[in-house]
Amino acid sequence: MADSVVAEDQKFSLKEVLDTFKLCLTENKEVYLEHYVAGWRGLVKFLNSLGSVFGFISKDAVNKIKILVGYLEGDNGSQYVTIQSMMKYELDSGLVDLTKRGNHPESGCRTLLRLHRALRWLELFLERLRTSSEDGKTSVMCADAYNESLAQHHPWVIRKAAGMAFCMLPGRLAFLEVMNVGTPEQVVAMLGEALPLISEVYQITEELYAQNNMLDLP
Ligand SMILES: CCCCCCCC/C=C\CCCCCCCC(=O)N[C@@H](COP(=O)(O)O)[C@H](O)/C=C/CCCCCCCCCCCCC
Repeated sequence: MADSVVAEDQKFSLKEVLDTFKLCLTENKEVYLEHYVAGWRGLVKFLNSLGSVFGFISKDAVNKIKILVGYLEGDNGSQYVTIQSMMKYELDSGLVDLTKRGNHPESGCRTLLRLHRALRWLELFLERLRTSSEDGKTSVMCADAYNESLAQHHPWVIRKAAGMAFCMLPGRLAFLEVMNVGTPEQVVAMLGEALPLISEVYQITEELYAQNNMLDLP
């Protein structure tokens, strides 16, 4: 995928993603949009290294990253420093379609909500990967995590396509190798470090959307 948002020749590094999620939270537990988006960029690098069968997923994630980067770098970028400030700004300015799609089909809030839901999938998947046995199947872990999270927000055709793509995932050992950390034991240890961070960012964001009745933005 040739795209400036996620350069193809860059190698995925789990450490890099971990570092990015470490930077996500402010002292007051607000979530920096810049680092949140950077975390997704890193993850998309990983997805791209798995081959073109995942292209439709990567493309959707990149589109959403681009929308958010557009806001961050736009005239009102200062309103988009944290997810909290973005929500306040967009809600106060009437920039969010709350019940049906209308004038703001690409608001920051609805775009980020899609990535936020995917972050729950990631958390569930990585926890399965971390605790799996040597012969655990990544395709099953991925499908189970998907069915428990994102699938409920996707129509049949997307669920079907995603299910087919999951079958093409490499085995557990090859999968752990692509993370560029070291031995499987080292990867597992790093996942143990990354998961609480991902989980905290997810929980804070989930509460924000819930408080603002925005968990079902169209
Ligand atoms: C720590 C490293 C190991 C794991 C690395 C995982 C890398 C994953 C990278 C990216 C994940 C992609 C995130 C996809 C976001 C999907 C957002 C979404 O739900 N979009 C749908 C709704 O959008 P709107 O139409 O409302 O704008 C859209 O319809 C979706 C289209 C594409 C299909 C999405 C399927 C998602 C499957 C979950 C990811 C599987 C990745 C497997 C690789 C291990």
